[in-house]
Amino acid sequence: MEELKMNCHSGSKVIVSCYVNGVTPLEEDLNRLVMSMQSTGADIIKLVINATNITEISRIFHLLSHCQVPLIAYSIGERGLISQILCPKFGGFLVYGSMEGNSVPGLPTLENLRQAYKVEDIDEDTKVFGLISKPVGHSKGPLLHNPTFRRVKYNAIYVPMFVDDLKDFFSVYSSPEFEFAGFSVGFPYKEAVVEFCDEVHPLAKAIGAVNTIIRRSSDGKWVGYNTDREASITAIEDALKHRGCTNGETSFDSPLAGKQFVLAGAGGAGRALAVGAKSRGARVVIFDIDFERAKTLAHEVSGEARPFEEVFNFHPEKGAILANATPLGMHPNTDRIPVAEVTLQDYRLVFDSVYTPRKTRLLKDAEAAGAIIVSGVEMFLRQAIGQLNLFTGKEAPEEFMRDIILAKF
Ligand SMILES: O=C1C[C@@](O)(C(=O)O)C[C@@H](O)[C@@H]1O
Repeated sequence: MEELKMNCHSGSKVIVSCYVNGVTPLEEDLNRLVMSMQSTGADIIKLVINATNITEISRIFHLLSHCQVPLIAYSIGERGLISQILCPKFGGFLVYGSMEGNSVPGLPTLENLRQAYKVEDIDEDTKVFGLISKPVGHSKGPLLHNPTFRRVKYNAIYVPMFVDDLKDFFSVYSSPEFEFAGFSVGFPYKEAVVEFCDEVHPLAKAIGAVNTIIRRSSDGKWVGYNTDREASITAIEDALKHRGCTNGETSFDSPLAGKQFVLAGAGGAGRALAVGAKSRGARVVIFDIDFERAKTLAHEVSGEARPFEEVFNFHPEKGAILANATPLGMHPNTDRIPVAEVTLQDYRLVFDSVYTPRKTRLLKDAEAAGAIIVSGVEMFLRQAIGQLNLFTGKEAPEEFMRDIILAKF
């Protein structure tokens, strides 16, 4: 850092700039650093860090909202993205965006900041929602939730949050100082996050997984919900009904009733599918690389657990349903499938909870084998509709959201 003498007669402003490479200083040290930068007499302070944990960004938010001098402060990198997007909420002086096609490593493009996040519209009243996940960059949530907030005239923003440790995250960001209003919860945290909720809706409790959290405005408590169960099961049911697969005359019966439902993956998404399938009267068979985990879930849904090695030559009953709830096949490892290709011809319908790409290799192979296929995009859309209702308390514009999905995915 250099001492700067300002020329009071020139119109030029002076910025003092500091890049902290390595561990982000603790709050007091960071304050001291900013004070020493301030003492240079520069007009504007620019501080850049390289956060190794999203919790370090709380110090940037704190500085932005308390600094008396115009301050530019952000972190580069995936864990730092929220500092760049949310800077206007906390009073930052400038938002940086890099040039499309010539981007600066660790900085979002200006186009992305404007198109997906409309940073120019963010103000101190903007409510902040985020997706807690690891990885998080693949999510299409921001492309869907942000335009929908604008559509229903709700002053809110939805940002990707790359979280390494849930306990650290909640211990820092539960503070009312940051005013976070709620979260989506993605892989691999849907089960673990339950213990960080102050209350859990009975449906989510029965599933043992939460994918939506709201801060209740009356008392500031975190309340957990699950919108995955109905999203995935209704997507499968609707596809079956659409192809004329009903269960006799009774329209109340789910087309899943009595069917064998083969599930790969007993994590958070798998739990929603297993509990949902069971609620519709299906008989659930579960595979997971962690056999104990498969057994626990099978026990809860009165189903059957099988060792993962068997999945590759497991032949289901005729007309069975296959659901993939593992991340296998997700971008960038798109060539992977969770079962043996030759067994796909036995399934009536194959569902994949992976939604990037829209048509995974599993779905392509299943379609070629003659099965009805249901993309994870359908589940993604439906769970997001449920979330939007909870986030805003308004009715989600379903057609509008579906159009975005059709246009952008
Ligand atoms: O499974 C998913 C997908 C998701 O994690 C995402 O990638 O945006 C968001 C979650 O709410 C949802 O349950």
